[in-house]
Amino acid sequence: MEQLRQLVAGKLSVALPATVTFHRPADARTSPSDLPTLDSVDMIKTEREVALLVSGKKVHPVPGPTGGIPFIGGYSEIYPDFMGNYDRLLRKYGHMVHVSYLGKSVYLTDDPDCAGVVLSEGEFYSKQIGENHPLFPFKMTLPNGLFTTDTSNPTWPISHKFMMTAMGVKAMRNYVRGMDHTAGQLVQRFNELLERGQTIEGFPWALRTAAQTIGEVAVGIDFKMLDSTESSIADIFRLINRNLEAAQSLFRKGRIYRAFPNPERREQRATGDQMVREAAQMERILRESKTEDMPYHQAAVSTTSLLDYMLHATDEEGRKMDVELVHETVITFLIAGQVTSSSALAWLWFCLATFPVQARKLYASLVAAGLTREKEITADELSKLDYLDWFIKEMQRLYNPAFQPTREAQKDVVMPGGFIVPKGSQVTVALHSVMVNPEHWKDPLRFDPDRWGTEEVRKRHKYAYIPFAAGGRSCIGFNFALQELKLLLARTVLNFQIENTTEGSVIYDPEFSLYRPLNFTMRLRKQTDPAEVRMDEETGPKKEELKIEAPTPVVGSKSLPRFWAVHASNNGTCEGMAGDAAAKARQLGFTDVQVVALRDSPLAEAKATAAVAAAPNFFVICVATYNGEPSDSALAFSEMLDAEMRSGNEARFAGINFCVFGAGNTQWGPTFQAFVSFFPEGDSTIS
Ligand code: HEM
Ligand SMILES: Cc1cc2nc3c(=O)[nH]c(=O)nc-3n(C[C@H](O)[C@H](O)[C@H](O)COP(=O)(O)O)c2cc1C
Repeated sequence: MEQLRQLVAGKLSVALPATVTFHRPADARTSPSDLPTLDSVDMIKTEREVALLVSGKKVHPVPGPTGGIPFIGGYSEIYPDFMGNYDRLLRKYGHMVHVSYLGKSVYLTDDPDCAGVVLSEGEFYSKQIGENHPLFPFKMTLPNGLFTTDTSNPTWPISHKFMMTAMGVKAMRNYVRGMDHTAGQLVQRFNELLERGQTIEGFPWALRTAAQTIGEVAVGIDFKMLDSTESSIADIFRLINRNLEAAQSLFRKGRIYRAFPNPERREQRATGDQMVREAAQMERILRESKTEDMPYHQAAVSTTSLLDYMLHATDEEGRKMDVELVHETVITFLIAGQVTSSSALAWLWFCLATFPVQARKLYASLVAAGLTREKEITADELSKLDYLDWFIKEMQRLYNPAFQPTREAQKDVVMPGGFIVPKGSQVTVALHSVMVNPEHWKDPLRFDPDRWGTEEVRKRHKYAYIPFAAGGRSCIGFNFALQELKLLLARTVLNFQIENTTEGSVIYDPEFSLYRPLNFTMRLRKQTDPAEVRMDEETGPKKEELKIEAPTPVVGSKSLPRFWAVHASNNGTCEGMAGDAAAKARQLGFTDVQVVALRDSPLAEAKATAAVAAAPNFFVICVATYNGEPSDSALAFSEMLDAEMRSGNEARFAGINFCVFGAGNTQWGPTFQAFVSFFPEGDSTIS
């Protein structure tokens, strides 16, 4: 049977042969689960026709939302809240979803089996960065970069081979001391800020720290970004960030926009060229160094930086990396090492603030292992700290910076679940959705580092936890990232407790290709004395404390106004409309959204109206008409409006931006939606 399955799967392009089952056919109305199974070759031989199912299902196209505005299509199904929308779509349609928008076609999955297939480079899928791939604009800057190039580009295996060795565990141990030095500098700066009682902007500080670390490791330069609380980001990292933002904007705006001259493309070219010039300059300086050429395994543990390694490592045939390839690879590492780790560090601080009980347990575990504020931390010590490892794992499961590795289908392929994915499709593994998939994670939204010590999690599906992706194009820097994050987290916890001082909810940045907390601010307190810490039952989180779900940051732009969805309903239709409008507003990036009845809204009372009018605001008012009159619930409001109009007081609504949606019934011809016209027109819109 195994052989037959392999053979059939091979012929029909079924990705996982084990998902194929054989059945006696019946008529089309019979549900797949009622088809009799043929589970031996002998049974199959006696049949004239055999039905095949994949994962117990008939093969079928990938479902997804249809309709929407022509051409724009499902844009608002995805943007701007990628994270929330990926989750929502996958829970609604099943484990694969297809969305089309702006001429793009996107397939998403949250299923570990599908993720395993998509991320395995080979017959079915490969990293080919075509125009619809999220990395396409980045590839315009770095066509041969290890991260941004196609697997089929002949330069990829070369840089991959060299850099895999340079990023191995052994090689990373060389960098522990430097990383701990950076962590020490960060602690000094944080102490200064603590003494001044200043709040700290999480992400910018995480960015400086990650940039400082990767700068030293990648090019051996101390960029002095943590020398004082006033030091700023070095120019090369500014360039990188400008370049990335331009690329991200180009991706969002789509192919047609990119085809015309546009400011982002100009910015991208200018910053890209400048980055290459800077890399070339660093390369020329290092070329003069005393390092001899040597075999790459040896070079990985004895060169002074990744750039030094690239210039002096030779492979089995004595070949070295090409100089242009070295430039692109250095930039790739400066980018990849900074953007991801900085977001991860900011989320770690966020987790310390959000989960104080788990933070306390982490501190106790470090003290119990003999770590102190003064003593250097060694690679050996780091590798033995379970709770530290689990804390980071839990952060990555819930808040992983990378969220959408994407691969191209190399042929039509039948996926686990019976979904057919056509050749050329771009399939995105929605990493967050995989890692909170309730079929694979118990209480998926709870932040519970201890789950990593359980048998259940140890025996999890191989692809249920994939923060660094998987397969041939997975993260080459994960040893580096984990070592760096462990050091920085340990140093933070040994020295400080963190309090979240963000105003309102923490929002993530919808404009960027990584998940990062834009507005997270924090205040530090000195950590308690190690002598007061006990590592016992008391220290760990109690059951009820674990019940708190990890907050889901909302997408957001602080620049959008406060949104009010107002209803004046008798029988619930308008209340429903207001609820829908509010949900859409959240999906579109409004972070401050209120749903309220018209009679309780700030519009009903003069002082309250003036107070909301003073700040940016937008009201969507959903009202119904009954017999040409206000609904009962709008009566008082309507009388107030009449009174204000009679006294010439329209100005009371100055500064209020609103639109009115009338619910009504055309059978009431002459008074159809009549109540809408009760609203003053002024400068505002009535629709
Ligand atoms: C928490 C931190 C990090 C996360 C979550 C992360 C995640 C990932 C993911 C998901 C990919 C696959 C991307 C794709 O399929 O399109 C990737 C690739 C890569 N990462 Fe990381 N990464 C992290 C840190 C780093 C660091 C610190 C470095 C370098 C020092 C690095 C270097 C790279 C490179 C070079 C690739 C491309 C490898 C290839 O395509 O062959 N990453 N990373
Ligand atoms: C008794 C009655 C009178 C109505 N009069 C009107 C009317 O004059 N004009 C109109 O456009 N719709 C009229 N409608 C339709 C309602 O406005 C419509 O059903 C609306 O969706 C109700 O909203 P609600 O459920 O939020 O109260 C009337 C409905 C009823 C039951």
